[in-house]
Formats: sequence, C-alpha cells, structure tokens
Amino acid sequence: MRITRLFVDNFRNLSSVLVDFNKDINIILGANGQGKTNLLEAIYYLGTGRSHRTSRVKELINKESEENPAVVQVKLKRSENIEDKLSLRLEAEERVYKINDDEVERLEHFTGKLNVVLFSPEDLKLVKGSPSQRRDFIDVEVSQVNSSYYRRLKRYEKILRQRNDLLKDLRAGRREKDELITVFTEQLVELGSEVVAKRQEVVEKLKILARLHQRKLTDNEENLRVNYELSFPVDDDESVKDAFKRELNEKINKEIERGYTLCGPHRDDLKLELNGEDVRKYGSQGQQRTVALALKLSELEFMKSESGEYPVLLLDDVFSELDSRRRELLMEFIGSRVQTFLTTTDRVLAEEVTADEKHFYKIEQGVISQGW
Ligand SMILES: Nc1ncnc2c1ncn2[C@@H]1O[C@H](COP(=O)(O)OP(=O)(O)OP(=O)(O)O)[C@@H](O)[C@H]1O
Repeated sequence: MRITRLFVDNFRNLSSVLVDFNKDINIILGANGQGKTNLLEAIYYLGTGRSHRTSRVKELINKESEENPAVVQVKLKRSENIEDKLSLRLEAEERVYKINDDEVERLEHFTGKLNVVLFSPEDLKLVKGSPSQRRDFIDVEVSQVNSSYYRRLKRYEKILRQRNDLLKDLRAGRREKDELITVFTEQLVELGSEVVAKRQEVVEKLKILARLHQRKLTDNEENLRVNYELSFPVDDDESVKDAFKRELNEKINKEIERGYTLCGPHRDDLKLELNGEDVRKYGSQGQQRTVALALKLSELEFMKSESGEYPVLLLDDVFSELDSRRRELLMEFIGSRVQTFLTTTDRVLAEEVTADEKHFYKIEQGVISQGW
C-alpha cells in the first residue's frame, strides 16, 4: 500500500500540511525539532490508533490552538489500484475515524486499513530494552492485521487492572476474600490463554523470517533463534490455559502479599539467541542492533503475508544509527517494494540513499516543501 497524499492540520507543530508523496522512497530532511517525527507520528497514529511517544491525546493537539481538533488524512492506493481516503479527527475527549467520508464506529474497524511499521532509534534498543518493549513489538504488529486480537488484549488488560485492584484491597484488608477473585482469575485465564495462543502463533512465523534476515544481514555468520517465553511453567501434558490457571491458584497468597498478578501474558517475553547464546546478555551492541533490524524486517514480511501487501515503512532518524553496510542491506530489502518515509538531519546521508525512485522534502518549523 502507498500513501499518495497526506494532509495534517493542528497536529503538534504541523498546520495545513498538504503533501503528495512518491510511491517508493520519501526522504524528509530537517534540523532538530522541526517536525520530522511529528509527521511520522501523525501517519503512525492514523495506522495504529496510538502514538509511539505518548498516551496523552492532548499532547498531539497544537498547544497554541487546543480548542481546535488535530486532523490527519491520507489518500491511500492499494494493490489493484483501489483508492481509499482515511481520516482522523482528534479532540481531547473524542476521536473520529472516517473511511471515504463514512464515520467508523469502532477503532478496530479502522486499524488494518493503513498498515505501518515504524523503526526509530528506540527500536534499536528492542533487544536490550524491557520485556514490555518486546511484547509491544508483537502486540502492535498483530493488532494491525487482526482486530479481534486487539479487542481481546484490551479486555485482558482491563480484567488484569480489576484483579490487581482487588489484590491490593485484599492486602490492605479493605475486603474479605470471596468468590470475586475466582471470577477474575477465570476471566484472566480465559482471555490470557487466547492472547498467548495468538502471540505464539505469530512468533512461530516471525522466527523463521527473523532467522533468514539475520543470516542475510551477517553474510550467513549468525543464527538467530526467537522464542516466546512464558512467565509460568507448562508441564509436558498440560495446556497453556491449565498451566496458567494452576500457577495463579498456587501463587494466590503471594499475589495478595504483593498486591498484583505475578504471571500471565503481561509478564511474558521474547527470548533471543544468537548462535546459542542470549543476545540480551552476551550480544555486542552491533549484534543487538542487527537483531533489532532483522526483527523489524520480519515484521514487514509478516504483515505482507497476513494482509497481502507490504505496509508503509516509517524510518525515523535510524539511518545515522546504522553502519553503511546495514544501511545498504536495508535499502536493498526495501527496493521498490515498500513505500518508505525516511527522516534525517544529515544531508550527506540522505544523498547517499540508493534508490531508483526517491523524492526529497524539507521541513522547517512544521512547514514541509518539496525539494531541498
Ligand atoms: N502539541 C504541540 N503543539 C505545538 N508544537 C509542538 C507540540 N508538540 C511538540 N511540538 C513541537 O514540535 C517540535 C518537535 O518536533 P519533532 O519531534 O518532530 O522534531 P524532529 O524534527 O523529529 O527533531 P529531532 O531531529 O530532534 O528528532 C518542537 O519544536 C516542539 O516544540
């Protein structure tokens, strides 16, 4: 899929921005603080219904014009020349999504229309970062191509919050232990085992792709193994659901003591091994970055295999963080297959980008113009 036109208004420092984009590589050059990330964030928000930088919608609205909504609109071209217009109006208390001028009632009916993969310097820390960063990596990816997964995950998170509140009340003696904890535990097990099953299914596909990419990126030197790591043990003849339930029941007194739920998909992780060794502990910084890149490229491939089309790729200032060999391999992969938005502060690096079709844009104080 390709974005042919973008309109952004009142979104952070971007006002009345209207740009036509190239179908392949779009290079956006600008000094620090001019609005490069804001532009990618606007596209990312339209695709995923969330920002990668904040959970507070208010921050996204131009602070000099807070009484007006932020607006993001794209014209999108899919394979077989199908065109769609997607739009989002963002107010402090309300979000309105439209597809071809028709309002969409639920976000889950909207996500999946514009698939995006964002790669920022933060993602280069995917390997070394916290388990929640790796869980997010899986969740954002799956949610875009599977709206029922997003719904289930949100319900799981809600029950988890309610169960944690109850555990805190029990710890503080504000409540007596009764059947409510059993009700919450059962709901948590039901939803949690569904979340785990989907994540495991995705990781099974992802691990094959990631292994191939890692080999390509390292001239066949490195074998990457990706595994989904549960936060509770599962016996040989046991299902994930039964094991999760057993563990919660066994740990209930400890959970009341601590005041929160000790295991479940909210504590799971991705295990990453290079040539048999834990990359998180033993990998060099360069190896960790290559693994992050391999995972991101796998994400692109995975989304293509699920939706039939490559998503739009947003490269936020990562070019300067990769060495020339990795930059070359990344561009080789992108080719003319993936529409890419690449931001940079570095004119020399931008000029080095190898692509048949590339367009240049300049951004200054939120104003974007074509050419340099
Ligand atoms: N809600 C808002 N309203 C108005 N301006 C905002 C808002 N939020 C952020 N900004 C402005 O946006 C600018 C930062 O933009 P952005 O993060 O896109 O920079 P950038 O071009 O990616 O820079 P860098 O290269 O440093 O990452 C800052 O000048 C900031 O003041």
